[in-house]
Amino acid sequence: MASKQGSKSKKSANSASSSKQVPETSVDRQTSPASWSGKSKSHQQYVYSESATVDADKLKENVTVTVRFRPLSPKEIRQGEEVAWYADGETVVRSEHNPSTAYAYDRVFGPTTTTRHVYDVAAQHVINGAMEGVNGTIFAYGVTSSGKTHTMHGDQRSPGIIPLAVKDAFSIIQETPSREFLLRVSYIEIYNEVVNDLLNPAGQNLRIREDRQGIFVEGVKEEVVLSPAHALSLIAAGEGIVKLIFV
Ligand SMILES: Nc1ncnc2c1ncn2[C@@H]1O[C@H](COP(=O)(O)OP(=O)(O)OP(=O)(O)O)[C@@H](O)[C@H]1O
Repeated sequence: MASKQGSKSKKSANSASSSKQVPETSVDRQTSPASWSGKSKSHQQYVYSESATVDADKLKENVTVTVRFRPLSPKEIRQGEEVAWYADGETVVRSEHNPSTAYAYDRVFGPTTTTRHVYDVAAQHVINGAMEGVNGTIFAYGVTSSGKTHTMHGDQRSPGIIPLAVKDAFSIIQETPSREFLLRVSYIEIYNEVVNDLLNPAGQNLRIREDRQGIFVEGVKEEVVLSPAHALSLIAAGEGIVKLIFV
């Protein structure tokens, strides 16, 4: 989900911080999760957040990269799959095959972490910033089945980052009666480098343009939203269009 408000400019996605390989000696071994080990393919996905906020105490960087591991599914366990990388403490991902190979990120979450916790640590500050007029972006990436949808959308039992963010945005509006807010939602997909509008079935193959105010998708539908339920119903409607596109 991307939020874009205010006048400060957004940093380019190309400036995303990448992982740093950490020498063996730099890792505090006492923080290693004892119960998580194994070998196999990737069950990790990355939550990338970007905010133009400069809050040195809270965020050392405007762009942060967070890794979230999901647990092995029952099917994977039945098939004898094992985990190849694990969360070693709060910032390091380490290879099970070769323990001297490790990478450091801004934050690493193991498979028992809740989405709520991921949101609180890795995303909430971007929402707070956006409501103060600072541009911000949160997105998840990872291989298929790594847990992007689970993290961003979630379900009734465990809401994802999108519903948590929408709820927080409206809470902030309610708590700030002295200011007037206008919230607009648009929902697009980029598939094979083609931009489609998920709130408007006719909005296919849209162009991305740039002017002095920033980058925008030409002709994209933007809906003014008045409540969390309204915003989430638009997202749900957009999901229906995704299914139509792929059927
Ligand atoms: N943290 C988690 N805890 C428990 N189950 C999870 C977690 N993350 C993902 N899953 C489960 O793993 C499966 C794959 O996750 P999900 O569909 O979110 O992956 P994805 O990255 O969106 O995949 P795709 O790119 O193919 O759409 C789902 O059944 C989901 O419920």
